[in-house]
Amino acid sequence: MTDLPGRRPPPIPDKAPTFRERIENLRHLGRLVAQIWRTSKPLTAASIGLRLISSLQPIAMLYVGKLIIDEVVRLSTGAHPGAGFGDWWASGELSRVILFLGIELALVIASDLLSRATGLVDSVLSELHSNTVSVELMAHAAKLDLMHFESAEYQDRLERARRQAAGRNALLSQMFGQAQDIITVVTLAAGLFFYAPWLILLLPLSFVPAIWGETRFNTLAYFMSRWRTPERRELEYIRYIGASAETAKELKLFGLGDFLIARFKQLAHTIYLENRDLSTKRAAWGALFSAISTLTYYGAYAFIVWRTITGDFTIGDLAFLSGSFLRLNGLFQKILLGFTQIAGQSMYLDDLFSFFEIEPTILSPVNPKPFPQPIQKGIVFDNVGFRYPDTEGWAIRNLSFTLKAGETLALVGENGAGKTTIVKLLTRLYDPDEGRITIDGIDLKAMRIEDIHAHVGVIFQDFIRYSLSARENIGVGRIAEQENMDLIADAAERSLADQVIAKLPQGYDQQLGRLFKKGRDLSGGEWQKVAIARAYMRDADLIILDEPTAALDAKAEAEVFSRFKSLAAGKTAVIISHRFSTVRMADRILVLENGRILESGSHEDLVAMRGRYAELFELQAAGYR
Ligand SMILES: Nc1ncnc2c1ncn2[C@@H]1O[C@H](COP(=O)(O)OP(=O)(O)OP(=O)(O)O)[C@@H](O)[C@H]1O
Repeated sequence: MTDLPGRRPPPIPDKAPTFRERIENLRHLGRLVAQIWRTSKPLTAASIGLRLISSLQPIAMLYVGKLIIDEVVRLSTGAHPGAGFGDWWASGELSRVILFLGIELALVIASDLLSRATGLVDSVLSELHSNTVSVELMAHAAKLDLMHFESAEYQDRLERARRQAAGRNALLSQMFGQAQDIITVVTLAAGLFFYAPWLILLLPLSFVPAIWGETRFNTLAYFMSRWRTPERRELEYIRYIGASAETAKELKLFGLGDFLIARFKQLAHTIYLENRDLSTKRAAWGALFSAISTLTYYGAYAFIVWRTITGDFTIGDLAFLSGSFLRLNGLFQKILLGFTQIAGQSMYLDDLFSFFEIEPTILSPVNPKPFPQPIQKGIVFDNVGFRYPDTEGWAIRNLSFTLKAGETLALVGENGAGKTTIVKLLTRLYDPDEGRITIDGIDLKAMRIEDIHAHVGVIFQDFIRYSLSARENIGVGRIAEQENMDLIADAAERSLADQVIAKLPQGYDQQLGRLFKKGRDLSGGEWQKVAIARAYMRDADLIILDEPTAALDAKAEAEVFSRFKSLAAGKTAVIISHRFSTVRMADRILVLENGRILESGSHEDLVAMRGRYAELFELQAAGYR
């Protein structure tokens, strides 16, 4: 299988970050440590403390080992007090060796306990940390603009950050382990330096090539993963539509299973081939570097053996030195590789922390003006123009109209005319690029965003079907009142959701949706009634329903709207609908085309004008005749 046409080329190695960039990425480690510390101070302190103690264990073990060997050699070559153990014991000659053996035993047991305790603390801490990161990610994502969620680039960044939230836990143990190894190295090197200083010089020879290799492959792996984020998201997406309740109906009827599987396989295969190549190269170079390191070790070992034969070192020294050298060699490599790995991981951390650096652009002013309550005059769109980020055309342009207080305004127009965009601007999910929107003369930008949202009840056509209880599904419309059963029941009654809920076996406590076993799914129209109740939860002056009745049957729609009209009396309302039976109830209708107003007036006015509206109305009416 080959690469999909039009896909991005594989990562370009020479685009690897410069040394400076890598060092700069290390700054994220400070943020990581701060985040870990925030997660749990006692556990972080415990992890560091336990490692500090463990770091002294290797030199202690080696030195006690040397003492044991030297003592054994002394005892075996000196005068024997007798043939049996009893004679040796009675002579007291064994006391030193027994003491050393006891110390070694204690060290081994302590080391085992320490490493288990460290593992325990680390695993608990890393799970807590992963939760902390997820919570901080969600909190930050909640602050971002709608624009960020509607842009593929930000979706990629969010996806990369999300992956890091769970994926970087090993870094925590690695960083602390690194500190532990450094202390061990210092103690071992001091011992080695005392006996044979120049042996230390041999060490770099064994690890420098390995470090070079690791750094290069880490960088490549990072870039590969970064490069492929869109494809990975696509894979996730295919996996999702291939196996979800929402898509099952269409997939079966259109017979899309094989199509999706083929697409998944092709994408996954491309990524697999790249990963396999990288892993193979990494393994081959790794084997070569490891051979160099082994050779160095045996060179040093041969030298120590020779000095022992010539009598410069005791047998105990031989064991101590060769042991130290072996440990040092291993540790040096581990530390330096650890550093490159940490540096490599810090590139991934960049994905995480740079997500936290994305700032929302839709902000509340420093000195906000209050949302007019009630709205006295109305809402004015004054020559408003808006273009979605990274798009060429204007979604709406030169748009001017007034929505008078207490008026019900309907927006009609073909798909893509700009109706939903007007609602997004009106609720400050986006800011206009040109012109301004005012409520009673106050610019929307002069008010607190939360204040605007609190006073506007809006239900979009793609409202969420929460897999929560019926009560919660309505309560989320005003989260502070989610326990207020009277308010919820009242909202349900207004939207006719009460009749839907009355039929549920567990009433308001019935879990909705089909995601969970005890959930009960609703029909499209029933869901809409529940969603509309959310808008009624707010005692909002401005109610916006963006195609809320599309799935309602004709009778239910007429009922919902006659209620809406009576309930909306005195309130300002915006309705978007493709059904003229709904639209005609509005006080005034704006007919939009390509983001501009084509016609405006009451149903009767517009029909009399015999323009676009009349044409569309006739078209739909003809369908019913
Ligand atoms: N997030 C977005 N990014 C880029 N372009 C967008 C985005 N959302 C909408 N558009 C474009 O802006 C224009 C207006 O879209 P809008 O959703 O306001 O239309 P609409 O009148 O509500 O349509 P419909 O009746 O289909 O709901 C369309 O050309 C659409 O393709």
